[in-house]
Amino acid sequence: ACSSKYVLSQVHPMWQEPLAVPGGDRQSPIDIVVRKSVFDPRLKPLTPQYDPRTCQQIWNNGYSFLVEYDDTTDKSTLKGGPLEDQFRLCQFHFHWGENNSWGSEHTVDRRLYPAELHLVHWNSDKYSLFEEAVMEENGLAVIGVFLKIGKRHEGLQKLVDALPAIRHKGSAVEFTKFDPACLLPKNIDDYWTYAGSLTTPPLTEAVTWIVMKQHIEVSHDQLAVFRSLLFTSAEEEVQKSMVNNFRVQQPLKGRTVRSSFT
Ligand SMILES: COc1ccc(CNS(=O)(=O)c2ccc(S(N)(=O)=O)s2)cc1
Ligand SMILES: [Zn+2]
Repeated sequence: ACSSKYVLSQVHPMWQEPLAVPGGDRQSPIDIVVRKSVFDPRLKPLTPQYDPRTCQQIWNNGYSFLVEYDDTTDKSTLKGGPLEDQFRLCQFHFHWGENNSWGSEHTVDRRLYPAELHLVHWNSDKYSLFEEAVMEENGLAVIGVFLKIGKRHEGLQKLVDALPAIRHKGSAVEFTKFDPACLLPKNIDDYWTYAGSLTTPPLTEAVTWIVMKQHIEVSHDQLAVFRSLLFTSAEEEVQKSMVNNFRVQQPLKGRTVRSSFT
């Protein structure tokens, strides 16, 4: 899978913002200014095709919790939208706040959401491993979906029920037959897309971001379980709640955000 090898141990705690990334002119996240986004009629509908049988495990990497997929074959893929190539799903994870007032990484006209889902894919037409793709400018495609507090999300509950088993950094449990498509909004044809980066170290400028216009709803209690996770491993004396695991917004530096809708 894509991220287990990407141990972030060599980096300092993510939230002490690293100094500007050398030559960083396409960093993420950003504020999406709707009236400055440019409609691009050439943008096609996104065609995610996920096979729940490729779901393998859920684990706490000390920054978020990740649901990892077997990305050794083209069984769970993403094509279309702004993408020229075929991308393989390797994992999804979330970012959230300590309360429901903030937590998302991207914002829309400065509007913050309580959480944001990221589905991470890598370009399997051009590269043979995630670790290669993560260093290339067309290497990754991440779908961002905003979460809002509202009715309970039935599909999310299986994931919420697994969280107590991975409270500490480094813990993992088997997690199978989960279809990530259930976490996508009804309408996936309306999105913004721009050239950006990973929002955590190594912050590489390898990501085509695809941010959904339509959010999904989760219940207050479901999101509260996210906050019961810990940044710290079982051995550490001081336990720290896993909250506010989002990066601060980055300068647009002249980039254009395109929209698939008018
Ligand atoms: C939330 O903290 C995380 C989440 C996931 C990882 C796994 N490593 S990774 O290389 O797949 C990614 C790093 C950052 C990514 S983002 N937020 O731009 O989609 S994906 C590490 C830290
Ligand atoms: Zn993320």
